[in-house]
Amino acid sequence: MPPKAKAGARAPAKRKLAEEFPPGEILTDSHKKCWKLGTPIGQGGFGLLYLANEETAQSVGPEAPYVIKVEPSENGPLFCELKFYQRAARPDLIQSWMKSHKQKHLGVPRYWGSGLHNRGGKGYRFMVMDRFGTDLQKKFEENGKKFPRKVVLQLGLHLLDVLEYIHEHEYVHADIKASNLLLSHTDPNQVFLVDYGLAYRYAPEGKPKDYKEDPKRCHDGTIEFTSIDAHKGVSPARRGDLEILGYCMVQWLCGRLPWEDKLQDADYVRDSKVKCRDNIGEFMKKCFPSEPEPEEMVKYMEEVKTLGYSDKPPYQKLRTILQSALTSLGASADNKLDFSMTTNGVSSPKAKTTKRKKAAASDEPDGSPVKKRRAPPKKATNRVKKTASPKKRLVDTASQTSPMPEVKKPRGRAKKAP
Ligand SMILES: Nc1ncnc2c1ncn2[C@@H]1O[C@H](COP(=O)(O)OP(=O)(O)OP(=O)(O)O)[C@@H](O)[C@H]1O
Repeated sequence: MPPKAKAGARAPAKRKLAEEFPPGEILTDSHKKCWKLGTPIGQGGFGLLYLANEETAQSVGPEAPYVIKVEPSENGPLFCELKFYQRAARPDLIQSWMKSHKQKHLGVPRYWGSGLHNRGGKGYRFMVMDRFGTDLQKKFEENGKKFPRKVVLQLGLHLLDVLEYIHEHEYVHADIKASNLLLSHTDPNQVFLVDYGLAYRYAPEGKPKDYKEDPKRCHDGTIEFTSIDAHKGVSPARRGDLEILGYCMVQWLCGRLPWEDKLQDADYVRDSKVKCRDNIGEFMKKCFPSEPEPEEMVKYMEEVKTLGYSDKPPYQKLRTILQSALTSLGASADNKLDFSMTTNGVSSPKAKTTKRKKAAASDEPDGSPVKKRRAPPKKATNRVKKTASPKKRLVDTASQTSPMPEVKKPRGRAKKAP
């Protein structure tokens, strides 16, 4: 079955882009708290992100601690994401989880409020969240498309914590990838998983959904990393998040997944993943042809392979696999995140920033992963439609040195409207 929206497909955006608000605009959230907008720092598929702060007489400066995402109220993606944040990302929930799990850091962005705003007779939905810095896709590319093994293991451990947290709060993320991992704005050793636009409530009221293939929903997510379940049109489940994390870790270690030569052919990507799952040894040989394959990746993938659709993943066992490898490198998850490839005695050339063949060349001018997005369920139904959603960044917020962020034009292609 061909994919519903091929990676290369272009379609006119039917949803509206948010109008840009001038700095100083005051937004009042549903709890009557007032927020002041600063300059825009990023653009998503249909929304703009602004620096923001609680309302004071002062203008919002470049060090603002919050970001507000604004979309025309009739658009769906922010609504879906907002639901996740309201249910699972309240600061008190995150805090009490960290306390009970004795965690110093948990990479789930905190939700600070939301509301509707009217300007010029038009309605907008907005959400206030923590402000972050640079994304790891940028670091990956700067690094010659590899991360040191130590960093991969550290990221894996941090992400297992994040995934356990969101899974225990009834959600799966379904789109884990370096471009959705942002460093803290203030602490370069903390990483956060963002973009819950594809997050799915797999277990409303704690009851996981049944396995059901739907050919109309095949290949949701970002093609190179998405799970075999998603390729088959099955609603995302916990095992899929762990599988996606596995592909990410392998790509960060070896630089390129075996199916990256043909990303525009979603069925080929699916079949390649199935073959690799059936023979993890072969998968590793393809990824690491001239170096010893990292044993922990084999163990991790073997463990994930045994998971049934509704199974609760053995987070601790998976942590132990990554942790032992990290210990053998003389490191721990809490060490600094040192992305330079010289740290493990391996040096790498500067990134060649080669554009991805075919799919990316025609489709993603910046070479960022190609994403198909699930639109919000329509009213009572749980239907999903997809739009391809490239990553668009106006400003790299972490590397800003100028007093105010410079606004870059959004990159990428139009999304396919639902
Ligand atoms: N809290 C944040 N702080 C700083 N930058 C952010 C924050 N959230 C997102 N960004 C950056 O802003 C840009 C747009 O983010 P958004 O999550 O809307 O992106 P997207 O995934 O490209 O879009 P969409 O989810 O609509 O498909 C991205 O470059 C992202 O890295």
